[in-house]
Amino acid sequence: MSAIACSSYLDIQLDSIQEDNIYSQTPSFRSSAPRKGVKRIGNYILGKTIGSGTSSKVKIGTNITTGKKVAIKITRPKRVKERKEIEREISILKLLKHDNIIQLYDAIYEDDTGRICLILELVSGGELFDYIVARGRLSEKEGRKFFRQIVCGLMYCHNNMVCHRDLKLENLLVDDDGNIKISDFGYSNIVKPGNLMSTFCGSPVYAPPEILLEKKYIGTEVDVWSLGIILYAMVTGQLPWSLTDGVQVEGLDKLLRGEFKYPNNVILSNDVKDLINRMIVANPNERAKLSEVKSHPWINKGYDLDPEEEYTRKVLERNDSDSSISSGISKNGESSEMPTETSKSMVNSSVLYNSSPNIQAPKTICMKNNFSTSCLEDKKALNSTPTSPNTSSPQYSSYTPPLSPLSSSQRSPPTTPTFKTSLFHGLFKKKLNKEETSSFAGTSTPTSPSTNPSSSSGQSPVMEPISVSSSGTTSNNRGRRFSLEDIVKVITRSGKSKSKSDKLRSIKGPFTSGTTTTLHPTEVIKRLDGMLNSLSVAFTNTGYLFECKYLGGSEIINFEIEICRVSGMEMYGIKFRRLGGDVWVYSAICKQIIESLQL
Ligand SMILES: Nc1ncnc2c1ncn2[C@@H]1O[C@H](COP(=O)(O)OP(=O)(O)OP(=O)(O)O)[C@@H](O)[C@H]1O
Repeated sequence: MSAIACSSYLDIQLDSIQEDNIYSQTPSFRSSAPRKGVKRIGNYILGKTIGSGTSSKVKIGTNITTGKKVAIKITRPKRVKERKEIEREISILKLLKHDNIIQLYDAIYEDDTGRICLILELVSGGELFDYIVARGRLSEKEGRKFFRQIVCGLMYCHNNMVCHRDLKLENLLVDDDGNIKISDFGYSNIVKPGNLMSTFCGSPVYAPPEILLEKKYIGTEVDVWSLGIILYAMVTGQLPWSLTDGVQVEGLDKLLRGEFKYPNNVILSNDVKDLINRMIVANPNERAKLSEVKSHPWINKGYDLDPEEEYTRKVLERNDSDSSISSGISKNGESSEMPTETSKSMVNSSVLYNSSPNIQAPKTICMKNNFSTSCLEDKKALNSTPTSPNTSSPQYSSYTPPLSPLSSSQRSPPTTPTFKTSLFHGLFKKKLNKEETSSFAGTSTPTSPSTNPSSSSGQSPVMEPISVSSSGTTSNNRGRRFSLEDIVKVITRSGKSKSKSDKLRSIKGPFTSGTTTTLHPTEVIKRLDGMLNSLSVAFTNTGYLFECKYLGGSEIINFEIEICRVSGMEMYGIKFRRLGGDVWVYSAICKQIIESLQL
């Protein structure tokens, strides 16, 4: 593993944990006078709009110093839920470094406007959706090239316990070199061992039955279903199901049974149909895993290596030939706008989960509300044709062409409350509830990754467990002790901090979902109290402030934890501040505290 690559990864980890680094604030923007009429965000001049989603506008940005062009995704979250969504997107994107995943350079939070802006790698080739529409459909060869890249990016996410949950042609961007970039991680989430998700999200025509039926799911299997729809769309130029009035899936009963047909005016190989049939399977337990997909004969036809192996080789070759790879994000949170290289360990390992304390399973549902039906006008024109069950030996020959070709009007809308409501009006709900109760009994959970931060990368510090007795004597399991002097220093250290502790301060942040809570501060204090003891951190607590000292490493780490009110919101946050000591050790302690607090 390249040390440089690894350290850049750690920069990001550290960046996501240090108190003021989640967003770059915009003082430079406010202090330097922008030219009249020129709109700016941070160090970027805003250009034309290149895309928009339900909750965002994406514009071209030009760095005023370097002239480099970026994409700026601008959102103005009004509700806590929306804010958390965007925060989660930032947290997850910050940790992902892969050629087939959109690169986040920076995130800018504007206090005054409430805007949160993601500074992203600019992908100028547009959406895969438009690429296919322009060509009618893709040949299997071209489809394979794209599909391998999508699988490769997605495997990287899944290996790192991230599921996307909103994969669709509109969220797959094509760069100038014809490479895929998976984008829009607004619905993504961390797969936690033993934790099933129940969030209703994604777009109805790409969403599997378990989502539409509001069943519990692990996460990764949802992406595989969507992959099946994507592959189907690439090689047929159609979608297996469509929306009638913008919210109802036509032939919903068939979708829920995983029944679909292939257009008989498109000649497809048995291999591609076999692969699609393995992915679009109603029962998530029977659906192909991504490992099966990447090894399927169709995906590997004409290639020596499977997509993941090929990517690993590419990265290793690149690392070998370029020993001067620089970090993409500096320690102070400033972006160099250069995507960092993916190290070997990042290609296949599960490091992300182990070392991403700021990312937590959502406690709120993930659903976008500003649903626009404008893109769904001509759904009624779609044909309805007989279908055949998606069994292990499907009968394709009798199928009639199912749907009208993909057209710009068939962009998929996000899943919405309206859709959800209409979905369950009618007979389906009752009929399907019966199946619902039993089909998840055998759901398997992914192997638990180690939660020890030291295992997340070769450079994370090892925290030595120390115990603090109620009498004040402190020892680790190797007999190490805090001196009385250490304890006294902690207690008497900072007179100026005292004023902070007196009252619950209102702080604007930044916070992440892992450091905010609706729990009452007294409960948070109670939890911190127990936890710091168990993590062997010596501390003194006055009011809402904990002054802490950790002596587990080779040097002492002094830091503060303050419980505060999140400005403008009905919730509380915990704020960390490093006062002294090694930054990596400090980072590891904070990760462990956040993880154990389970806010
Ligand atoms: N990095 C980028 N480079 C170029 N275009 C982009 C980039 N990111 C987003 N876009 C364009 O902007 C559109 C909206 O972006 P995105 O999907 O991230 O927004 P959203 O609000 O999360 O959308 P959705 O309604 O799908 O949830 C994309 O479909 C794409 O066309």
